[in-house]
Amino acid sequence: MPNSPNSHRTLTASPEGALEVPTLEVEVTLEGGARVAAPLGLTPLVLGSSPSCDMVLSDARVSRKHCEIALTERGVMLKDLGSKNGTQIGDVRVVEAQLATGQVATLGGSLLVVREAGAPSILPLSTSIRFGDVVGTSIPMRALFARLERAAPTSETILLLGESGTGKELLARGIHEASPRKSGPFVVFDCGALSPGLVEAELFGHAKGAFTGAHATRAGLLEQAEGGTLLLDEIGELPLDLQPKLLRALESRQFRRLGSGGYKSFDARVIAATHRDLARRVADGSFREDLYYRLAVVQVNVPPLRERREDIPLLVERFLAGQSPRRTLGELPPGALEMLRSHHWPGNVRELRNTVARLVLFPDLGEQAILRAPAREGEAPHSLTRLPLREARELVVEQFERTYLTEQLREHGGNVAQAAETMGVSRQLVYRLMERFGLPRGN
Ligand SMILES: Nc1ncnc2c1ncn2[C@@H]1O[C@H](COP(=O)(O)OP(=O)(O)OP(=O)(O)O)[C@@H](O)[C@H]1O
Repeated sequence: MPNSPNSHRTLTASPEGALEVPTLEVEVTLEGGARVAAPLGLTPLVLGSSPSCDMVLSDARVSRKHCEIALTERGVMLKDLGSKNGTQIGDVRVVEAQLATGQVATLGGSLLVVREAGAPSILPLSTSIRFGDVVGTSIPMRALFARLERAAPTSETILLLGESGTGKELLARGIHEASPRKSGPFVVFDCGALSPGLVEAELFGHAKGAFTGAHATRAGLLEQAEGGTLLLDEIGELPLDLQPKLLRALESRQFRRLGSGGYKSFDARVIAATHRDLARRVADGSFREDLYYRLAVVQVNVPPLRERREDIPLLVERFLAGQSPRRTLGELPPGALEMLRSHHWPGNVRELRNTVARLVLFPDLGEQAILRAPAREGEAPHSLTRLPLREARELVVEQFERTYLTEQLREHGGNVAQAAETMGVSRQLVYRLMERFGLPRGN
């Protein structure tokens, strides 16, 4: 497609609920003449000199996280991320500005341009802003809902990928509820929560005497999910030696209890979820490629909350409405919504939900609520009765887990393997909890 210079390319939704997405490419010419290019889709790209950026620019005058470029309903938006030397369009230093295709922006000594790289594609969008209990108004979430609306009623395996707290488990529940299996059980298995030796028996069950302590025959979770849905959460943690067994079970719809001779049929739909980059695990040999392709018949990427800030007001409204008594956006302390909108949300929607609960309990905490300040002593148990049970329970559990984990790690001098052993859980779970509570690794 010819490049019409300086034209604005936007995301445009048709009344029928489809979105026309232009095919764009970001090209950066570095000072020495070398070029770096990347496609610009619905996910914003962060550019900078840090290896964690989506486009890594080796330019001494480019900051570690220099700027972000995003395709939006307003056009292609270029946003400076507080860089030292600034982002310019022409001679103007910009904080956030629209960038037309063909227009040149300067970052340090590098020149950035967005070009059209092909014909636009059509992306179906859901006309609904919810799927099960998951809500979202943003384009990526409505595109995700549209895909799940089509996939849910089938028996296909679905792979949900996304950071912790993005709503994968809630989506899996929504898929189950929107399927013909909704009257059957919905069973969740966290593949990373048990030590590797116990996973097989938990998943496939065991015969009497299969191992020391197996006093009776026991059905595994695959059987318990009969007629319903089994969510294999944190599938990236499934021990390598079990992966062929799961693959065989999924392909033949049969499995064998540990220590038993015969195969049994099962009828459960399997959904898998992980916060890991599973393709990278395949590449480094820690996840089997054949199992990956078997699970990823339908693969859905759940975007992190910071990439869909448009969802924040609706989510906050929903979490406030769930309080007792019911609250509304207008009751938040002044400036709170803006503060919530601009936070980075490493813990995603889970963190937002807990923050809203803290803001309601302790309105004077302000920014402290976002900084995950633990509730002040003596105040919590009494005030918690103002929250719905589920949220009150999660806040208490979170506080307990954080204290418990900190104490265990302290007792074992920061040795994760030893702490995990005493806690009776896998090392991966300890690492995940450390990540969730912002506890630094290696101390
Ligand atoms: N889009 C959403 N709408 C409403 N609530 C949400 C949404 N996404 C997440 N939540 C809330 O956040 C909580 C955490 O979500 P969930 O457990 O589904 O995340 P997850 O991606 O499975 O996390 P993990 O990988 O840590 O298991 C949910 O219990 C729910 O309260």
